[in-house]
Amino acid sequence: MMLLIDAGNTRIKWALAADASKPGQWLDYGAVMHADAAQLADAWRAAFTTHAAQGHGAVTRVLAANVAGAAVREQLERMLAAAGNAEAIEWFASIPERAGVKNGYRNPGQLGCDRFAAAIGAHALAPGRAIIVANCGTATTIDAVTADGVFLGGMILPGLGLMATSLARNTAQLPQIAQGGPLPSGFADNTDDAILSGLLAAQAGAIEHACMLHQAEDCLISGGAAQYISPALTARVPHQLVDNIVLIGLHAAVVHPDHGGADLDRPC
Ligand SMILES: Nc1ncnc2c1ncn2[C@@H]1O[C@H](COP(=O)(O)OP(=O)(O)O)[C@@H](O)[C@H]1O
Ligand SMILES: CC(C)(COP(=O)(O)O)[C@@H](O)C(=O)NCCC(=O)O
Ligand SMILES: [K+]
Repeated sequence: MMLLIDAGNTRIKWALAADASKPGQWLDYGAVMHADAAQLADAWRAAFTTHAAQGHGAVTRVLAANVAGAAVREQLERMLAAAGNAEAIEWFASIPERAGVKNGYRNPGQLGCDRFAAAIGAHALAPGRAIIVANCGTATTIDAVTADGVFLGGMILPGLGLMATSLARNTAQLPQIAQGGPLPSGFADNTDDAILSGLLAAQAGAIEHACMLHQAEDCLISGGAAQYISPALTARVPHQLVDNIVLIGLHAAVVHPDHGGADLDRPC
């Protein structure tokens, strides 16, 4: 089995996959806020034990994309050891080329490794197509991948939660709004809805703008806030919600022909 980890600035997401599985086929999956990261040891121990007993063997590979800093990196190492696994974590990094995707950043190592993994995941799901991949987490990243697998670059915005908090923190009269609820009318008639309308227009508008600029054939939307943003996208941009594109990309990087062969089901 392999353990895949996506440590973002808000939550740590993980998936356990069988050795001969296709990207996105998980035996188990979980997510914790950073404050609850100590729960990972028990969750992982239980998952490893259950699936080993079902004939999937031990975890022999652990691949992690971490953009949340050194303390999180050390905590993940402690959690894995506490879960009874002695494998070293392989830290996924942004390099000039991996798994059929060329990294077009001027300095390839400066690209967030979660974004590089998401680009690999998007290209694996929709090879031969021009893609916009939006990862709506703490930040919203909106990245362009060409049909032949070149990560052109992208956009970084504050995520939906950060936008909401910055308005509430820096004004006297604006409240902290909840992210969910029904899609408000474009021109809202009350403060909460007007804020939500503005935030969703900013997020969805940026994604649509990127799709137009790139003449995208596919638009993949992932991340914790994707479920709130996707209803705000207009029909002009057909899009698909994908659960954790970063984990899919890590999985695709492991099973890509560079590393031994992949055979993917395209979702779109
Ligand atoms: N239960 C939740 N807890 C925290 N954030 C949530 C939750 N549900 C949705 N969100 C939204 O998802 C974002 C976090 O998404 P995630 O993809 O995990 O981010 P990151 O990869 O940056 O850690 C939050 O900023 C918030 O907008
Ligand atoms: C843009 C990000 C903060 C997104 O992180 P997330 O919202 O997923 O926690 C992360 O990818 C990052 O730190 N990137 C480095 C700078 C760059 O990609 O250009
Ligand atoms: K993100």
